[in-house]
Amino acid sequence: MEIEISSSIARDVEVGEGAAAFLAWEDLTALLPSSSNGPTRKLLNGLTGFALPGRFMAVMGPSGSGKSTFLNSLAGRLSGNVVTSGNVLLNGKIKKSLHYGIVAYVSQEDVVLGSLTVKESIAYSASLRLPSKQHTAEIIENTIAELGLEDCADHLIGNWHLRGISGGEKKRLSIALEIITQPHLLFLDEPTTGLDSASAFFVAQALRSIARRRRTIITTIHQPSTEVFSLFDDLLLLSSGQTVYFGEAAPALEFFAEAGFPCPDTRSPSDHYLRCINADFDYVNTALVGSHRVIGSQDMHSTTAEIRAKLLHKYQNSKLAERARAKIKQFSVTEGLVYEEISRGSHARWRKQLMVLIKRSFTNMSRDFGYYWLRILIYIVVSLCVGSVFHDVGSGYHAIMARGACGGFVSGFMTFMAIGGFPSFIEEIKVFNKERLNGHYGVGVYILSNFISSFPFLMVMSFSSVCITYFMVKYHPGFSHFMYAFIDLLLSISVVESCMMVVAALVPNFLMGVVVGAGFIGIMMATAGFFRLLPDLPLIFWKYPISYINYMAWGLQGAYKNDMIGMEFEGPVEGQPKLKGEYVLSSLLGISLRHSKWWDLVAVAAILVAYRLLFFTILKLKERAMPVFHTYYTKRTLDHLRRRPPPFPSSSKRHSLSSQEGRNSPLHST
Ligand SMILES: Nc1ncnc2c1ncn2[C@@H]1O[C@H](COP(=O)(O)OP(=O)(O)OP(=O)(O)O)[C@@H](O)[C@H]1O
Repeated sequence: MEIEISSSIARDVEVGEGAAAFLAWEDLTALLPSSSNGPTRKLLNGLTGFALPGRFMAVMGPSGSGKSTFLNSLAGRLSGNVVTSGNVLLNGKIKKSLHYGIVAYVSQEDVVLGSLTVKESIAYSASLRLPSKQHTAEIIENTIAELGLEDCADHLIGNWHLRGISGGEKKRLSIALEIITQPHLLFLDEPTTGLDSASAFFVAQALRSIARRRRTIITTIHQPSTEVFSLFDDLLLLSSGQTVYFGEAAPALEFFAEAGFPCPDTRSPSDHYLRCINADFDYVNTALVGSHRVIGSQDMHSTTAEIRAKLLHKYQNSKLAERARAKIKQFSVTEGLVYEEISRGSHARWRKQLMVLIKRSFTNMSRDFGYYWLRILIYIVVSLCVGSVFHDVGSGYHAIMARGACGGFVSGFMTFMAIGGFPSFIEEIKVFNKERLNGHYGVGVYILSNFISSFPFLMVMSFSSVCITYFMVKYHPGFSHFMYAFIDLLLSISVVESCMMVVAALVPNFLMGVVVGAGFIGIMMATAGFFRLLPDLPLIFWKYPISYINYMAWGLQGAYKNDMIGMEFEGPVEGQPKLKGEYVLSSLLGISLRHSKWWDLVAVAAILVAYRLLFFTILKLKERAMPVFHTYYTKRTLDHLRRRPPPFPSSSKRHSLSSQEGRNSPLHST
């Protein structure tokens, strides 16, 4: 007996009220080309299927079978080394990719700001994306209740130095943050991993009820309990990247029985399906039989490879596979199915988003002790030390070098300490990347909010340092000189902060960030004019252009001028005429007096703006240029593979791989 696609699915396809997401994938293939001339791995092999609004689909398979790869290739989130082919159709239209707000995606890793409470996180997320305040409070309460987060609503989430909510609660929070806008298309990568069976059921039930509101939900899942499995409407069973079964979840039992692998009464269906296709169970069975713990069971007569081959053959020749193709054709020709405006992530205005992001970021910075408070404390301690070492430095001949050294230390080391905020930068960038991909807000809004919210902390940091050092060392007296020193340090620290954000956007992890950031600031120190005078720097490269784009060189020149112009120092021999500050600057410290100290300050401010613009450009380039590079890489790889024996591809007769384009996404075929 062949299993028919139920009339409920057929009805769903035809109903076209309101926006809804009809998603289909056709001959979806993902390849992992070898870096040498080795064999290319097929992570996904010609998958075809569809997901409908109102239905909850599970993607199951043994570990490494390609579940996450499948979800990521639908969402356009595969890493750059994977090449994809085939089509993804949303409401009958081929889509290059489904990122930036078209699909809400809950990843395996929970990326949240640990210093906020559960309720605050949900509330900020709602304010960022919902258009008006109306009903927002109600939506927040409902979402908390829907995912059973009432008990931990006021608990801090926790981060690298703060113990917070449990892993299961964090996972439910990650889901809550995405379902708050009721997205039309929701992907979840193993949302029940780490949850106990009751919590897993709770989460699956919540997702099912969301699906019932004409939402299309696809989730990968490892080993669902019988209760959780019963909640799925549809099932895609993968083995080594191939479809073993695709259809309604309940009739899969019949499919397996017809193929000669009925589910034993003592075993749950989901467990049975996975055992049939998981090669690791060959070893488990052999080990159990070897240790006389079991005598052998019905399905142990065949190896997993044999079972898998039979199931693949049965599915490929089944009406289920035929119907899947027929349905996809139906989607592309059915009038009324084309809804261009599926979920677009956020519906809030950018001004509102900016205010919410500033507030959220400020709250995070003020609660996370490691973000700024720890650094402020260290700045105060170091400033007291500097103040004591250079205490009342005076205006003797030897004070010239002492003043120079003190200025060099403040401009160099004090700004260097900005690197201490790196763990928090990395955490924030991760949150930005996740939210950006899900379309919560734009790059510009994020950069502006980050700068505004961090500025008060940088002011406190600079002000406290300058207050201590200025009066202990007894720099050039006068309010305007004091203010100059404060603004100079503030701008210099802001530049290093921005530089660290640039590094955080470029490197994949904390360790690399610290190493790259420290190396960069080290180079800036070496060419700032303290360790080697500016006129003595090798002209090519170090002087032009490095010393001119070095914030520290401008900052130090300004600081020296601020301190020394107008001062007089003792000469090297007693009784000699006094040395003017201007002479000391130009002759001993190699500082050009052709421009005033205020131009030095302007140069530091310009470098600060340039770094923020660079940060913006990098984030934008990652979004815009990466797809272009990936298109080129995909075309080149596929051309190369086609020219190499054995002939490629084999999965689809109807589609050519030469026409692929776009980032990590299944692309148009000709
Ligand atoms: N970017 C990549 N580079 C190299 N290998 C990859 C990449 N992406 C996926 N793979 C490989 O593809 C296979 C399938 O991975 P995938 O994460 O999709 O499996 P999965 O079924 O989700 O596994 P699990 O249930 O353990 O998470 C694995 O062997 C994995 O190592």
